[in-house]
Amino acid sequence: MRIGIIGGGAIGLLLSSLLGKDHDVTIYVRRCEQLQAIKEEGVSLSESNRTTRVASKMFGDWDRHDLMFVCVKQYHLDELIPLLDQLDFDIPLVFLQNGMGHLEAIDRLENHQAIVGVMEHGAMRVTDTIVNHTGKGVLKVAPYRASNISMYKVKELSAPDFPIQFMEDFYQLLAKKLVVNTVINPLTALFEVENGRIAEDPHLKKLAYMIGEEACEVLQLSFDEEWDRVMEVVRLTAANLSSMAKDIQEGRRTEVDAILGYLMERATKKHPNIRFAYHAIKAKEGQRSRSE
Ligand SMILES: NC(=O)C1=CN([C@@H]2O[C@H](COP(=O)(O)OP(=O)(O)OC[C@H]3O[C@@H](n4cnc5c(N)ncnc54)[C@H](OP(=O)(O)O)[C@@H]3O)[C@@H](O)[C@H]2O)C=CC1
Ligand SMILES: CC(C)(CO)C(=O)C(=O)O
Repeated sequence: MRIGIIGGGAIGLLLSSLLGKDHDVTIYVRRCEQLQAIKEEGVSLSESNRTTRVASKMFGDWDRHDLMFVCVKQYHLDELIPLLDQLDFDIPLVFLQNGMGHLEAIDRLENHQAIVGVMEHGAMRVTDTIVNHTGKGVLKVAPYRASNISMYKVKELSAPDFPIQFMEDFYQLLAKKLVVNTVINPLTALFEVENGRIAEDPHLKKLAYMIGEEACEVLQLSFDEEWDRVMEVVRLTAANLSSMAKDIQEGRRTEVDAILGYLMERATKKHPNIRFAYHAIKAKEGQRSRSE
């Protein structure tokens, strides 16, 4: 299959490496150095010696593909949407952003086939061509505005080293992941701890409970069910530093707007814990940029 991957970050490189073995993959990047590096070196996983040859092009210099994955952060989408709008409407676009802030951006592509996905893999970019596959998992996808033909194209990509699970309801898929990120990401970023501390420290666990309760109220999910899921993810990823904790540690912008910001916009009540966590993360982002 001819696959386009937009974004040469951790997830874009990981997908290129996993799918490039069996498919005709083109990765779209925004920097000439990365374009050149991928042309010369291909892409590879840091834990294996295998290099995968893929084509690379600049953002917007689109070829015709059967399917495209959008692997940029939610806050890059504003710039990308006008370029995506140039693509043929029948090319399915699979959006892999955390949170739910990207739905508003997808709505602006009203004629395109749109699928949303949750990557339950962990990935960290090591160089412009090498990625560390820190956690193996599944890709869960659901149609946002997509035909059976589009979903069928995604189904064809499922493979033993890249399993794909299909869900009917995009809202349930994204909302459940949003609760996990709302509870784990800000607390681990603020207290600079690995995910597992949330289960070990009774005070952090209490804070997690309070934020989780509010998130479920906003998203209209059953708190009892979601709390068990959150604690399961905490246990399964105990040794991980969450993506928000990593972003803060490395002085990068976080995805707090797509996660807590999204909930604040939808909250009908005050939900003080969500608001507190949102502003605390914003302050932490600012603190870092001021000290540079
Ligand atoms: N990493 C992970 O383990 C997981 C990530 N996700 C989600 O996947 C999405 C992508 O994450 P990830 O790959 O980790 O992110 P990265 O930060 O590693 O990569 C983002 C990519 O977007 C590019 N980009 C595009 N437009 C812009 C712009 N306007 N400004 C700056 N950069 C731009 C960056 O280019 P450049 O290289 O030039 O900076 C980079 O290649 C996120 O929404 C994340 O939440 C979900 C699950 C797991
Ligand atoms: C599941 C979790 C919390 C794993 O660290 C994650 O998605 C993230 O860090 O963004």
